[in-house]
Amino acid sequence: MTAPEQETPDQAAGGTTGGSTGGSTGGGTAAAVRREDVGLDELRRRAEAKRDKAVYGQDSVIACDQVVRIFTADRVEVQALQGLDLLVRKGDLIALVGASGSGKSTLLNILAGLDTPTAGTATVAGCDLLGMNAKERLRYRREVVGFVWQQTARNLMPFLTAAQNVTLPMQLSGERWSAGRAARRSARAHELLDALGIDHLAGRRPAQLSGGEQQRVAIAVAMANNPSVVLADEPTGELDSETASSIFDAFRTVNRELGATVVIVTHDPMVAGEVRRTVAIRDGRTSSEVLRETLTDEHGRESTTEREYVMLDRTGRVQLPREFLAALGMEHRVAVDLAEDHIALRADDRGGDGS
Ligand SMILES: Nc1ncnc2c1ncn2[C@@H]1O[C@H](COP(=O)(O)OP(=O)(O)OP(=O)(O)O)[C@@H](O)[C@H]1O
Repeated sequence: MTAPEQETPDQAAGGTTGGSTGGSTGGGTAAAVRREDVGLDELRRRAEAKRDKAVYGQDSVIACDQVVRIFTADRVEVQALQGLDLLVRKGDLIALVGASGSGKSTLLNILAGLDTPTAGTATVAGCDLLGMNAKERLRYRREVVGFVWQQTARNLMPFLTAAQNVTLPMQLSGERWSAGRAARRSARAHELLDALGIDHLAGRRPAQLSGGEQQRVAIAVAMANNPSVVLADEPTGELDSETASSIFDAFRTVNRELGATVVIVTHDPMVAGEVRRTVAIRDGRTSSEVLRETLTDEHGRESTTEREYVMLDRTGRVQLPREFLAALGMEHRVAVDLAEDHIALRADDRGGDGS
């Protein structure tokens, strides 16, 4: 689908359109742009007001800007990520969803420091994922990010107990052994297991734990070195829905009580009900996101609102929902009108090629 050039999230999500008038000033091949209503002086004033706004991603713990990842297999190029933008603020808990092959795992591997983008920029907690040398990359993987994979065997050492699994990343972080350090590491392991409600299982090996318990130990392992970001790839993929829900509780604990920013890749449809922000990836780009907000009224009653937004990328492109375009018969070219507080898109009603 082609992407019209400008659009507000409100508009794309079905908000009202305003009535701007005036002639077309042209706007590339695909859109007629009208902006007389607001006027150039007003536009200049708004641009100046925004000039001091933060640099892209400045206040984010994860900042991906136009990230491209191209794989070459059998001399065929696959563009797994096609200019993906994503900002995640410190303390967020987000889910990444998308069809199979949309690029979720590719993105997660890049954020985990296991793969490097072909182009673009990506930073996590201030670390430049394209510019790290081997030593920095190792430190990044040990200290800045923690991971939880779908396969429990990938998360835990089978011959170590739960507590020993949690202390292992701390031992690997490089400090020399001392009795004091060993005691502190053991105390931290028990603290983490306790926070996740499984300290009573500290002495068991993975084979003596259920799938859900193993994943909670895996979350404690991921948190061992107090990383800025925890990344999880389908962490509930092998679990029934009740256990999956308890794993989301564990991620919420890690997020709220232990301060980690959490990114979970999932196919699980119930995930939107579990997190505040769900970002959808389509064809290697972030395409839309759902934000949920729970409000409590003066009687203590809770209500949850949910709204879907489409993503506006750094070059001003948006990907409009296919069904919206189909409903209004929009294709190829649309008229774009700038009003006081929104941008309206209208189907090209001139017919033919418009020339
Ligand atoms: N190492 C690789 N070599 C070649 N192509 C790859 C490689 N890794 C991924 N791809 C391709 O990149 C695209 C994105 O794959 P990716 O695994 O990121 O998707 P995904 O959204 O995680 O899918 P799923 O939900 O099925 O895991 C796919 O077309 C895939 O075939």
